[in-house]
Amino acid sequence: MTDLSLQTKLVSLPAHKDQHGASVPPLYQSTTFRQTSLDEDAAQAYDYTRSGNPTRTIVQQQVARLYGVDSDQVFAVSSGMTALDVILRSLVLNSSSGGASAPPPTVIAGDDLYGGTQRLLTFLGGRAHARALHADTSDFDRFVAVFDAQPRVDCVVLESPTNPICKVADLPRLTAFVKQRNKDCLIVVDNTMMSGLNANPLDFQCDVVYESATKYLNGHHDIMAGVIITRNRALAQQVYFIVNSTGCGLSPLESWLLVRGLKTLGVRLYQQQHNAMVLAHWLESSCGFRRTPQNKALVTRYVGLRSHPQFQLHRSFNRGPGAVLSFETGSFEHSKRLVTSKRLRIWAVTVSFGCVNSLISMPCKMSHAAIDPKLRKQREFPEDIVRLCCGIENIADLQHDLLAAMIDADIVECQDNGKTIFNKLNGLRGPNTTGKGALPNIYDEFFGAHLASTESQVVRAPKL
Ligand SMILES: Cc1ncc(COP(=O)(O)O)c(C=O)c1O
Ligand SMILES: N[C@@H](CCSC[C@H](N)C(=O)O)C(=O)O
Repeated sequence: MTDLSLQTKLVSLPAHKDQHGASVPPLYQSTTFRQTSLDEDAAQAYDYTRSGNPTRTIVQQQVARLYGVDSDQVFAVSSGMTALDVILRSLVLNSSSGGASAPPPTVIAGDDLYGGTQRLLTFLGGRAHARALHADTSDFDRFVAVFDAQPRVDCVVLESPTNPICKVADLPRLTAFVKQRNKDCLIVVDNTMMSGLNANPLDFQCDVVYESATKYLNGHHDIMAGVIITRNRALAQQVYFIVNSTGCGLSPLESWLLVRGLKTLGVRLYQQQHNAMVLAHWLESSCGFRRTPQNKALVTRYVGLRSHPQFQLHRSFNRGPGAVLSFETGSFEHSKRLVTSKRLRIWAVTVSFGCVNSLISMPCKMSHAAIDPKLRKQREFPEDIVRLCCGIENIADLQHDLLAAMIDADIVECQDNGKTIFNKLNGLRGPNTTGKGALPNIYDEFFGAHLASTESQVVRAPKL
């Protein structure tokens, strides 16, 4: 029998022991577990929730199924940043085992990272716990140049696509290069923007993946959580040691909610990506945020768009584009007026992404404010960039809401009795295709491809 699909595995939990046969595994909201023997050979699975808890075990089992590893290779922790902190602590632990005089480990990370990741790496660098360098990971040759200029690289932290610029790092090629240069270099991938449903970096030579489960995995913005997944058994033991020693394991209630969130990951992500595809095409073709010889800057950035310079590369190792997109207005003031417009009824001005609700933000003032403005400028991070994180609402409602706010912010106007949308900032126009009329092309492209891949998996019913 063929293996079950990921979506099915996430909905149907493995059998669990419960005296009443509860369909949903119970929440073990207990710190301690009674011990029936003091004999070491009869050690029980649980004694104290910092060390382990049955509800946390269930969520770890589910994430293990998502990534195709054993459940003792997965750790659920209190946030995405905690996940990275634990991984980096293991690196620092290993390097200090070389003695007090051992140099701090050298880490190469992207130069377009989530603001909190940048902050943590800068913090470690400032205390000489690690030497963090940055490279444009979407440019293979530049990355190689930075890597080869170091006497030794101990760790590489990768993220693709980046949040919110949507730059793609060629993860299979980069990981193969790094391992060929130094098989002991720890390769870490932040898979938050994709989730395990869209990409599994463990399939190429990455050592450890983490996700902010606060985002897609949970999907409802009611918990903070992180997950760490590795195939490397020695690293798994170290991670367990750090989680148990520091007490950063995910709490029982959060674990229980994450198990529930994971059940609907498949349908949520599907609808969120559908909305993002429609919206990105609409912003590009109808609202004038598209590349032309005259307009190279005010474009829609989304890895699901054919016009994205790395569209094919992204598709080559991911199963979907995710639901985060961005665009620039060319003016900080216009972007601010859009994001703060009173006409927004559905799009909430909120950080984070991966939630069932649609969110709009200005990263330079919100999620990426932790990056020094001088560094943002040096890295050409646009101050006027607007990020859209699509939820599961009706797509026509989302378009109408955004259009009303864009008109209110003086970015676009409707012309020809509403038939055309004119972009006042770059002079481009397109047909007003909000509502049902906007959908056919996208449906062909998106669902066409999806159905084709589903059909290729269809097998004959077994003879009973
Ligand atoms: C790409 C990415 N990685 C990691 C994190 C950190 O996750 P958390 O907020 O759960 O600590 C975030 C957002 O916060 C993020 O956007
Ligand atoms: N004030 C927070 C900002 C969190 S940003 C959350 C998320 N990663 C996003 O991209 O929106 C902080 O200082 O970390």
